[in-house]
Amino acid sequence: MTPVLAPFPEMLPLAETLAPLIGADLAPVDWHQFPDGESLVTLDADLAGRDVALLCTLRDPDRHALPLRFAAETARDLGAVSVGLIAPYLGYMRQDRRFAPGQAVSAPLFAAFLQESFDWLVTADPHLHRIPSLDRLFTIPARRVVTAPLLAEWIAAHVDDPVLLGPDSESQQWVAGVAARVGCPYEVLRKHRSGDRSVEISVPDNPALRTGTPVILDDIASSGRTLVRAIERLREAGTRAPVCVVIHAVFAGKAHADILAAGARQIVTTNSIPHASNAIDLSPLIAGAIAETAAGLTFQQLESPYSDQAKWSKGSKK
Ligand SMILES: O=P(O)(O)OC[C@H]1O[C@@H](O)[C@H](O)[C@@H]1O
Repeated sequence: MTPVLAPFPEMLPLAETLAPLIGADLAPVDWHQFPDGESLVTLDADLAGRDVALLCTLRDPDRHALPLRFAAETARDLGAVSVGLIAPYLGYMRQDRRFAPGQAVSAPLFAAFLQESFDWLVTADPHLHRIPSLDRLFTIPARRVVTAPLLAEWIAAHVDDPVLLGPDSESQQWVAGVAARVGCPYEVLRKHRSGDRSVEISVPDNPALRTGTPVILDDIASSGRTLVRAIERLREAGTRAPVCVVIHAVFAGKAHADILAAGARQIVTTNSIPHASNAIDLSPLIAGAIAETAAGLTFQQLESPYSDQAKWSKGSKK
């Protein structure tokens, strides 16, 4: 039977590109929010005997998580034989340890919450800086889409004389990898965060920055403070206006406007979270990852366009 792709409302544009790539019928989730804050989700499609993938990006996870679980359990209740989750942005991954006494370690708690309702998961570059891979968090098959090849393609095609900049030491390996693909120099900035919106950045002296175009690469722009501070320091150092390439366009509050006001020449993001800055389409990579992660189900088997994707975990839910 034809599998079903069921996107939450804001993910409909990505779903329309993705559905033909994975050979699925589209069945959008209707999400009604009552005045008292409760949700009613509706899956008005024949799901009996079918493999179902829900598509929901998990920015603002507190708001999305419960309706998402309701939708997954409803799909099963309506006869779906399997229910997978495509969450191009997976929230809560940054709280992966107890940074102060008594804090919740939210990343494994959120993973445990999700996998109670899903048979497999596909996400894009989760913020796993201290947890080595998704299989430390999930026992269901869970695959990470690696966006680096697409970021490199975009930079090579759109930026003259790029010099890639990672915002902090944690980004070293990742930025080095993208720079190697582009064939350009890179540098890693020094960052100190003392609060949600308190970030200080310093820029090492690098001769390439005197002539090239700085391209700040970051996985997430949330408050935007990291990018704002980096841009301010670069402009003080007399560089060209920087380009910002970000995977996940979280952009809390007026973060996007703040980054532009600080002097960014351009901000581009992937479509893991819908935003006007989306310029890099992840659907071919997501399709390849679904075909591999949901192997054995009816999602069309596709060749992933990139063969160097990170290893993925296998497990069994049932
Ligand atoms: O500075 P904001 O935008 O709030 O947060 C995003 C930054 O915080 C880090 O965890 C991310 O990797 C990124 O560098």
